[in-house]
Amino acid sequence: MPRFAANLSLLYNDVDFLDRFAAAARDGFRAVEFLFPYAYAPAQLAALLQAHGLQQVLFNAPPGNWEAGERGIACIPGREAEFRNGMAQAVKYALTLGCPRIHVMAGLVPQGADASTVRNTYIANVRYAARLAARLAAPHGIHILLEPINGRDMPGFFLNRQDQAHALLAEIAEPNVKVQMDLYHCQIVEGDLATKIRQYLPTGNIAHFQIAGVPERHEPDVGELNYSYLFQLLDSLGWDGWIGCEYRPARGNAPHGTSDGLGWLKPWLQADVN
Ligand SMILES: O=C(O)C(=O)[C@@H](O)CO
Ligand SMILES: [Mg+2]
Repeated sequence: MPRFAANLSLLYNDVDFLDRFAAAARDGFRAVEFLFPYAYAPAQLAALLQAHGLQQVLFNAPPGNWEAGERGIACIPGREAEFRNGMAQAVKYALTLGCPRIHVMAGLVPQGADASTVRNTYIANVRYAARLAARLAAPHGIHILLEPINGRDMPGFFLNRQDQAHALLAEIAEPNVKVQMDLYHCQIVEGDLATKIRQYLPTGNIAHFQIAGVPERHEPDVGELNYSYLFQLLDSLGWDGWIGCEYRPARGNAPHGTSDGLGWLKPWLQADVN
């Protein structure tokens, strides 16, 4: 049975970040994810999770200078020391938050960079991250996730396609590196979602899904995709992991805009309880 996590970076933007934990729990979520925790002390976030009975299921490693437009640094030659420091910080947060997954954003390919140098840099950095996470988080470990992202939202992003992610994963060859399959990005880049889920889920190399309506990135029941069909497919394939609700509510930041748009989730929360 798919289980749904609220993405607190995109949902509940009508309230301050620290108040979004309570809002998500009130709406029936039992898990949350968000992009970056680094503006807050890990213990403060851990206390909020505990107070509201929530699990942290995913967050991102430091992405470089986000405000300046950077979207990860894993593929950028010459930034290895910064990448390693960022990973040490991310693993520390993951341990305090009890979070079993860290998404390592690939980054934008630097203009004029040699393609094989960029690819090799990415592979070496992800391998480093995987080994660090395995060592510091033993015995349970932490999964390092790779997410293909569409080039319309992030022009120049290194990792766009599912087949590219799975080929890189095979080459990185670390057991705790997995794919984060965001169905919103996948639909925009390549489509044929059900076939791709059937192809990749049985490999055991997907450790997290994310969803949003396409093309507006609103609620999953807004747009061209039939998510009921896809959730039933995931269920029939035995997926009992998390699905991150990573969308921008159609009502924007209007008061209760996120909660009012959760009609699509009700049957699944109900099923989760039964
Ligand atoms: O954009 C997405 O999709 C994500 O999952 C983020 O982690 C990166 O912005
Ligand atoms: Mg995503």
